[in-house]
Amino acid sequence: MPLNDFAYQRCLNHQCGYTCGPEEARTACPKCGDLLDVLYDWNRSKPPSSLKYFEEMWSRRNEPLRFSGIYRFHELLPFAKPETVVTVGEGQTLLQQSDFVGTYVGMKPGRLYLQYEGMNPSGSFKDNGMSAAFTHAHAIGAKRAACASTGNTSASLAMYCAATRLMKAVIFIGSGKISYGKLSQALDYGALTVQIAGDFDDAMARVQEISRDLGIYLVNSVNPFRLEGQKSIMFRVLEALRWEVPDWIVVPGGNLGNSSAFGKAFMELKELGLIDRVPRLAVINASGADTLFELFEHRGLRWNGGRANMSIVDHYYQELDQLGRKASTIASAIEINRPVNLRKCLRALEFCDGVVRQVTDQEMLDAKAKVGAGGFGCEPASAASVAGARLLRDQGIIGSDERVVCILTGHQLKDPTATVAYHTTDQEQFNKVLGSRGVKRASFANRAVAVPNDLGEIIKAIQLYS
Ligand SMILES: Cc1ncc(COP(=O)(O)O)c(C=O)c1O
Repeated sequence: MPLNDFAYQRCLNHQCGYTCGPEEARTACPKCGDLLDVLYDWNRSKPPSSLKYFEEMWSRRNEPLRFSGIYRFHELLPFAKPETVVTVGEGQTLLQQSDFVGTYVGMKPGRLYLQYEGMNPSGSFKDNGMSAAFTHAHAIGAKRAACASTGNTSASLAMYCAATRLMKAVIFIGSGKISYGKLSQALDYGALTVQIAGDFDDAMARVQEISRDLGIYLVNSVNPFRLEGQKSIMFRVLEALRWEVPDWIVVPGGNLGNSSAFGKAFMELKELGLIDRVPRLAVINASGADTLFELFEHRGLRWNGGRANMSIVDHYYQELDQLGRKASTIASAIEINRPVNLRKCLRALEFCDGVVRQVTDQEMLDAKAKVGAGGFGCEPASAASVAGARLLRDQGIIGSDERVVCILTGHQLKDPTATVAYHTTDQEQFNKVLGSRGVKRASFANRAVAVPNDLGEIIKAIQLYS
């Protein structure tokens, strides 16, 4: 059996109490419909007694298991036997200090860090979770895997299928809702791409039905194994900070897989006595897709030790339907109104004394331009973390000398249309791509200089502008 029998799955709703073995492929509890968690009998799995143990694993990264930035921390997500994990070398990402971006956010020097997940093989943080879900899918003999996607999940799934030849990818996307960078990846990697006349929420609903009916393995983040891989983002942050816990983790919120995984990582590290305090968590929505913000900050929805009042959520979704309000933001990766991991995220917010904020497309694009000018580069959704940190700084919630980690979830080249429209001199192009989203100006645009094909004129322009 490729899976460890000290791993098991349990319903998030403790009153339900459903548990099953690691070999089950379920995206919801069959008894009550809640989400499932992957848990471990830590007494049997024997995790290390100090995080310093992982320093040796870094030095052994030429070995097949430790060559992955996820399985380097295998002991903290030990659902599969080491020799069975599927890896393409994902998770070799770095935490980097940026005083340039820190100044924009309002931090003192040395206090702002960017966790640059765009450096994953498919260009986004998704590879962390995909490697884990893929390992699980392969362990239980799946031959086809599916997802609904705003682009990055599909790019990641398609890449694992193409690189390993272990499964075929079937991906569902909403029409006109995916950036070219991401769509081009899925097509190039050879995934069967199904474009649905609808948005991400529609595609998500359909892919769940289809996976059930056709017995296809579902890799969206309702799959609890995905979140096991995504915990490793926090392990790498801690590793880079020499195992010191930062004050804040700031992360964009879409389907809320990352925030949920981060909370679970810290819950487990605390339970194992590997850390003695936890960071605060800030989840940042786009203002055009702000379900979590609305529910948490305005309507008082809380995890409340597992007794969250979900009728608040049902009521809110009914309102959205009545108003015909669809998610709408330039940050297509987080253009989601019905986040599937909502309950797990509430748990994370409670454990990490979290806050939720929303930022406009204008704020995201300006923050994105600063991230780019600082030498990193990210897609619009990722910049929500930097824009959100800035807002929390302005509100005095983040202190200027606290240590803040913003997660850059996806690479700059994922959405060149938004970037070029921001920096363009062509007003028509700006209006078409960004003006229609309520973006009024490109505060930090770096405009190309148009010159005649004449040596003297070119030299004049360089002297004028440089
Ligand atoms: C670049 C990027 N940022 C953020 C998110 C949102 O992450 P989550 O669904 O974990 O909240 C996504 C999800 O697709 C993404 O692709």
